[in-house]
Amino acid sequence: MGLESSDMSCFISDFVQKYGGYAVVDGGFATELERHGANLNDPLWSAKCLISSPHLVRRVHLDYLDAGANIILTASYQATIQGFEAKGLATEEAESLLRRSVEIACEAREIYYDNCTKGSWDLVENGNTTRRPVLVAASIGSYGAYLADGSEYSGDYGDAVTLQKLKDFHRRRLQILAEAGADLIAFETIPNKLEAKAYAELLEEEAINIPAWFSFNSKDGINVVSGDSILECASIADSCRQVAAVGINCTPPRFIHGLILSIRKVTSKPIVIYPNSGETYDAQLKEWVKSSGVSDEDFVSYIGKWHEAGASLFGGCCRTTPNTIRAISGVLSNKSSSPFKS
Ligand code: MET
Ligand SMILES: [Zn+2]
Repeated sequence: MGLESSDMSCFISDFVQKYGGYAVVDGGFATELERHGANLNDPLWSAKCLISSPHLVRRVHLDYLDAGANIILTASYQATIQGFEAKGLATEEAESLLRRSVEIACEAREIYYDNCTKGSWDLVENGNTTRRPVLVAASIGSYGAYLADGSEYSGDYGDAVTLQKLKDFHRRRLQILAEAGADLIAFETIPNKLEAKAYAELLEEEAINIPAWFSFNSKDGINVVSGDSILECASIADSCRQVAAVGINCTPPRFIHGLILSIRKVTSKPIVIYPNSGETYDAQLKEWVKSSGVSDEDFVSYIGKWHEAGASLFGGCCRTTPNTIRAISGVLSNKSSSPFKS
């Protein structure tokens, strides 16, 4: 079941408005899978668990729901038909794993709803206690994420990668995920303008009938990682009628405030923010360098400022955990009853 186009662009702003002026996104998915013992040193990264340990994927969704997330992202970030085929899977098997990523998130949501006791419901509406509903966002990582060579943090695909090539790469996965029962598509860690353009054109050409968000990453707080202007990137998202929110993920917390102000200059769509812990990723060593990370307390101390600057959806990306999300959720629910102040 799809939405009319006017409903699509307002889908997230309506949701946020209805449920207290904010929404809580989940945290680092791969990080939490690893904490449960998964070995993700693989070109498929977190998507490897869709093959080897779907129960763990469900567990991680539940961990984030229990922590207060009300938008959960599927394990499909690095799940691509091309990547699964490289592992020897047939095309049909690859496609069914993509669908499975959405089904598992929906199953976790059902389990969570079933387990909810009245006492844990946290929103009062018309005098009745209701719970904040959960949305399932089907994650789509960049072409660079599929390459697994660090180019999702450089945004440099070389001249051979054209708009057409990116569209062809993403087309089938987008079609499948859009029809698998998710509430929205989360295009994450978009490293350059070309890929944003490819997504916008695909949403239009394929007449995708669920809304999407575009989330970029930055390593200087001024531009997206490729050096392309955040203003131009966010403008592409703003012009696309199916895009219901624009934002930043997998970027150090210290860069976020300025990026929100820039995005606000070119769009009035809701802004989604889910930074990483501030640690940096060493693509050669394939590990995170701890030095510059922030504690959960420090991370959460930014939330008020980000909200004031115009963001309304908050979560975490790599190296954040259910504890980070629990802290974010706590701070937001305390503040939602009074005018929001930092
Ligand atoms: C490299 S960014 C990864 C985003 C994805 N949603 C995850 O948390 O695993
Ligand atoms: Zn990340």
